[in-house]
Amino acid sequence: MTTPAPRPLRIVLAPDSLKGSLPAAEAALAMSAGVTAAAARLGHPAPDVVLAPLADGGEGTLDALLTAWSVEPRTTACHDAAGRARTARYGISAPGDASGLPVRGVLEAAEANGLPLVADLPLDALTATSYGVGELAARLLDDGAEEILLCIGGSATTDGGTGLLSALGARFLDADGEPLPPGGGALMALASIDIGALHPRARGVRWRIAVDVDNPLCGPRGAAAVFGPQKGATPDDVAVLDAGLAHLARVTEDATGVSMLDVSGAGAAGGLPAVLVPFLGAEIVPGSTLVADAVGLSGALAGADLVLTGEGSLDTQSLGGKVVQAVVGNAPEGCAVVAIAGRVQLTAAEVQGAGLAAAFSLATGPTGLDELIREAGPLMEEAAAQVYGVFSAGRLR
Ligand SMILES: Nc1ncnc2c1ncn2[C@@H]1O[C@H](COP(=O)(O)OP(=O)(O)OP(=O)(O)O)[C@@H](O)[C@H]1O
Ligand SMILES: O=C(O)[C@H](O)CO
Repeated sequence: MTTPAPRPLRIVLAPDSLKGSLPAAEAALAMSAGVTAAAARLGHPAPDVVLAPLADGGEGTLDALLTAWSVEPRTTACHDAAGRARTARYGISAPGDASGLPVRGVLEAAEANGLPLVADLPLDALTATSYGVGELAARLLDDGAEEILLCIGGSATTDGGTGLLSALGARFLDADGEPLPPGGGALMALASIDIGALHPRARGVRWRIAVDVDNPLCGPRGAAAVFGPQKGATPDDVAVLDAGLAHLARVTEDATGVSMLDVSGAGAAGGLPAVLVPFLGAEIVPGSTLVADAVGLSGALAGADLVLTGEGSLDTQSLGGKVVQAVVGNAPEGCAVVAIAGRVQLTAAEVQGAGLAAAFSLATGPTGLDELIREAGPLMEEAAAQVYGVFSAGRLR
């Protein structure tokens, strides 16, 4: 009597990007090659593979949404966090298209204030500005966007969004009525905010901010303390930036009645939401949830046996509103979710507590980050093949 051939497994590949080494779409393709080759080696039928590369509101989100929403990509001139001229991408839907939806504009803040864009310079966390993000937003308003989705994260700035709002016409003034210099380092001198010359359409459109983290604006989990150091902030700079953001929140609350101090996600991208919510009525949405909805993740996951997700660094930040969490949250009952990451900095207890069956890192032996980054594609393929082997043997169920 022959053993019946196993049925093909339905495997969904839903990674985030591995920052600096693999875009999400390439990570998903490498996973696909790995599980398909493993199934062939084991004599199993080819798995039913679904590619669902994701993003979390930070880098890569624009690409995910341009595809999911069929929005037209455009480019425009703006400035990076250090004030250097550059060309950035954004997306806008065609006015009056058949969908009947409002004209929808999408921009990824990191196209202007992104950390990788200033990697060639000594970082200055105190003066880095989000002005360029405001230039992109102004362009969307000029182009006729009626709804703007601002995807934020992966930034070099900690200015509480003051640069952004300045580019839309607001003036952040000191006690002598002089405009503050750019950057979060000057915020303690803020005395008043003049929005008299705000872009005429700025308050007439619907703003949503897709955030990549759920951190608050200030304090030990705030924008400066957690993300300042990766933007070049020394411990003294962190203290200055944290105090400046808290002061900005007080001045803003006095002007608008809206407090941003306890708002989840207000600490994303150096506190960009801190002025956008009170002055423009922007709504904060978790980026990973938004992208998961836009690409139809829950539909893709229906009937899945196994989901592979992953990112560059699986750590405690991954559990604060990131892709991995969105995947676990959308996985159907009985479907195992396994993460493959460049590095895994969670304990087994944390991995299981997060709803993952297991988490594996790409490294196959002692080696340097450079090599891991260079070899990320083949290593991802190999790791996915290993996961397929263990899963199909029934050991991960
Ligand atoms: N191929 C790789 N091998 C080992 N580590 C990697 C690899 N690729 C990226 N990393 C590590 O992961 C880090 C980036 O992590 P990740 O891609 O999770 O982004 P992040 O900055 O944590 O933000 P986000 O979660 O928003 O994407 C890099 O700084 C690097 O240290
Ligand atoms: O830009 C940043 O500060 C981080 O990605 C968190 O949003």
